[in-house]
Order: sequence, then C-alpha cells, then structure tokens
Amino acid sequence: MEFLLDTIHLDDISKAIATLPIAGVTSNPSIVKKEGPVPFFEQLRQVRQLIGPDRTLHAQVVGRTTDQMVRDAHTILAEVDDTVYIKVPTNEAGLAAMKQLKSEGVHLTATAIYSEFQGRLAIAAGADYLAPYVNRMVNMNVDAYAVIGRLADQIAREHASTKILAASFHTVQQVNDAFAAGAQAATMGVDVLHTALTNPAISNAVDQFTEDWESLYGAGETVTSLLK
Ligand SMILES: O=C[C@H](O)COP(=O)(O)O
Repeated sequence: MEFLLDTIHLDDISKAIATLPIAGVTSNPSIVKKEGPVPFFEQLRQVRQLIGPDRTLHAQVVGRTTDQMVRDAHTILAEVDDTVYIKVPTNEAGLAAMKQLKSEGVHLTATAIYSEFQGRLAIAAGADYLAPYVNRMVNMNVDAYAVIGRLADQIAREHASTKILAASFHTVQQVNDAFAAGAQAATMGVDVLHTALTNPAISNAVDQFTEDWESLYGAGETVTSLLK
C-alpha cells in the first residue's frame, strides 16, 4: 500500500515525509498552478532532493498531440531526472505517446482516468500506474470503486505489474474505499492526511492516557521518567 502526496509545495512535502510513510509525490498542471509561477524544473528538482531516490516522483506532460507529449516527457526526464514517472492523459494522443515512451523504457503513469475502459487501455499500453479520479467520478455519478475493483481484478488475472494509483480525493473515506476496492496506491493533498489524523477522538484519547499516567506518577512524567 502506498500513500503519495498530490502537491509540489516544498514545505508541505518536507513536513509530511518527516512524519508519515509517504511513497512519493504526484503533480499535474493544476497542482503547479496552485504554487504560482514557480520555476517548474527547479521546483521538481527540489522535490526530488527532498524525497530522495527511493520515493516516486510523477510529473505530467502538457502537449495536446502525441509528439508534444513525447517531447514534454523527454524534457522532464532530461531536466529533472530519468526516473520520473511521466503522467500521460489517457486519451488517444496520450495512449499513442504511452506506446512510444514505453518502448523507450520510460516509467508511465496513465492519468485522467474516468472510466473502466480507459483503465483497461492503459493496462494494455503497459502503464506502471493508473490514476483513476475518484472524487471526480463520484461527482459524475460513476461508481469509482467498482471501476477500481474491476481494473484490480484484471491486473491480478493477467499478473500485470500495473498498479492503481487512485487520485482526486476530497475525503478520508474516499481513500479508504479506494484501497478497499483494490487500489495499491493513493495520492492526496496534505489536507486529507491532516483531517484523518486530527480527529478529536484521537486527541481526546491521547489526552486521557496522559492524564491517567500523570495522576499516578506526577505532572509532566513519562514512561522514561520511571528510570530516574
Ligand atoms: O492528479 C489528479 C488530481 O488528483 C485531481 O484531483 P482534483 O479532482 O482534486 O483536482
């Protein structure tokens, strides 16, 4: 199971990787826009520096044609590093770009997936990751979890190495449901992670444990204090 961050905000990435089991970082042009006019390549190089070589970095092409997408992919690989997972929209131009990039051994993340059919084509195209847009599908009245489940079944039947990297999450429950449906990975904003971990029930329980301990051993005392 992999948790990824859907942001290129350096401070957020730095804080999250210091505390949480984060497997990588994803971005797309809308995520870049949230940062304002940052120097794109330098920003991604800094993200790589923060996350190190063992976490995955996923960056998206922008061109509308296959040629433009392939050129964008080559540029990202040259300017950031050659291990970046290239995110390619799963449309006709993108599937053709995936075919070419796959033959060059480029790591691929098929993105903008709103349907089971797109997912199936991306598996057949040899994508390493599929990014179905959960919240957007839910808003379109598409059963995102059924789509993920059927794609996961197909991947398992074929013993394919493709992983489902579910994306577009607005709630904690959507992340749970995507994993339960068969996703191997999920990418989300730090707000979703923060919401999950700042549930008042968690802090109430922790406060109660501290209170009970301190009532026995004194204010400010910890387990280690017993050794004094
Ligand atoms: O990479 C895709 C994004 O995760 C989409 O998220 P969004 O639906 O919140 O814009």
